[in-house]
Amino acid sequence: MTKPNNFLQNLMKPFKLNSSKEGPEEEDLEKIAEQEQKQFSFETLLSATKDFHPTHKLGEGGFGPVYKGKLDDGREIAVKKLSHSSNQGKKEFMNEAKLLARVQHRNIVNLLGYCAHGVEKLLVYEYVANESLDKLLFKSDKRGQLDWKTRYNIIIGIARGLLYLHQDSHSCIIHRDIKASNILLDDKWVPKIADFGMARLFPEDQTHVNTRVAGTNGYMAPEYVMHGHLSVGADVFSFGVLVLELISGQRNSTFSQQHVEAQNLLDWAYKHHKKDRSLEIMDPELASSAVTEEVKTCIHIGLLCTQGDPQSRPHMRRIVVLLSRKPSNLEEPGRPGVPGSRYRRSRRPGGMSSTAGTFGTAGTFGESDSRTFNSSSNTKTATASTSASRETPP
Ligand SMILES: Nc1ncnc2c1ncn2[C@@H]1O[C@H](COP(=O)(O)OP(=O)(O)OP(=O)(O)O)[C@@H](O)[C@H]1O
Repeated sequence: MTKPNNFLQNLMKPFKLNSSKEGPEEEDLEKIAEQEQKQFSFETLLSATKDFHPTHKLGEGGFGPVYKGKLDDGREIAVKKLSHSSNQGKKEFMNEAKLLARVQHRNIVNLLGYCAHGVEKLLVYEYVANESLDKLLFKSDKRGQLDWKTRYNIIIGIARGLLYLHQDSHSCIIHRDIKASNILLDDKWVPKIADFGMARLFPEDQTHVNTRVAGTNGYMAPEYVMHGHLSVGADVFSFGVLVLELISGQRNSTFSQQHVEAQNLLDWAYKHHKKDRSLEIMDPELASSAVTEEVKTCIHIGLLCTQGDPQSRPHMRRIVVLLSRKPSNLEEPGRPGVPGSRYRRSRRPGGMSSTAGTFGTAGTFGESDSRTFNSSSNTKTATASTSASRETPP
């Protein structure tokens, strides 16, 4: 992949902090394509997708429709076509184009190139054969395809992809929307982190920035939801939610368990862990394939990642290490944080706080705020100050 220096330098500019206005000057897709030397002609994409035939449509996201295609050299591709109607979509589209241009990793979806043709703007990705994780994990007739070994490898793969984004790529990138529907699985079940529309370059010398809140209910860290306080810890929190979802087969945002004293998946897992009965949260589909020590460790890691106190959450490097060898003496997790909840630093030894993680505390958003925890599974959360579904990208 060629990455001319001036282009990279341009990209290295950190995003504007706490700004509701447009971020760094919007680059034109044509310019990016030229600089990256990864241009696709519109004719090539027309031919690959049979004129964007409806039977080639894979789905529709925030930017617009996505089509499956096949290039003349036999490569299968997914083509994201920016819908003309959404200005917000355009910004995220450009954000994705810019950020994905700078990353290359086995666990991050590979952007093959760009196409700008009049008003048409398109991004071309490697085709990832096994769809997004949510379509398997949360469908009872499909969940069985994901045995424990597969789920464990998915957890490790996502952790490695996030470590790369946070620490090992050109500069720190916070994804901000880690969730099951943004994890694509290839034909060998290798997970690929996708959807960089909301991702942010993170200034090197800072531990956190304040920004407007955007993300998906059920996955967002409480300090981010309540105060717009964004750090790598926000991605770690979302990763922890995803780990617990992979183990339980339950969606956090629509969690419901009859006869249990827990209001959400994190709380449920935490209570079971405290009683040394964490295996009871395991998806019954895993009964025959589970390696119980690994499952317990992953639940423990999921709980460490979802602690209300962001300072207590591990960094991705440590998580990758913990996942790669049998850890001994893992510290006890503090109470999980829940979007919409308040967190407090523990004053008690052992990381327990009696007031932490109370679900449903309205916090700074007031009573009229509709972002209840059990709202629809894939709802993008409103910003603190407006009802826009996603933040203005840089
Ligand atoms: N590289 C790819 N390979 C295979 N399928 C893909 C690829 N990229 C996207 N898709 C599929 O296309 C559909 C739309 O994806 P897209 O990322 O645009 O939106 P989304 O993640 O579903 O929604 P949102 O944008 O609201 O988060 C999804 O069903 C996804 O599985």
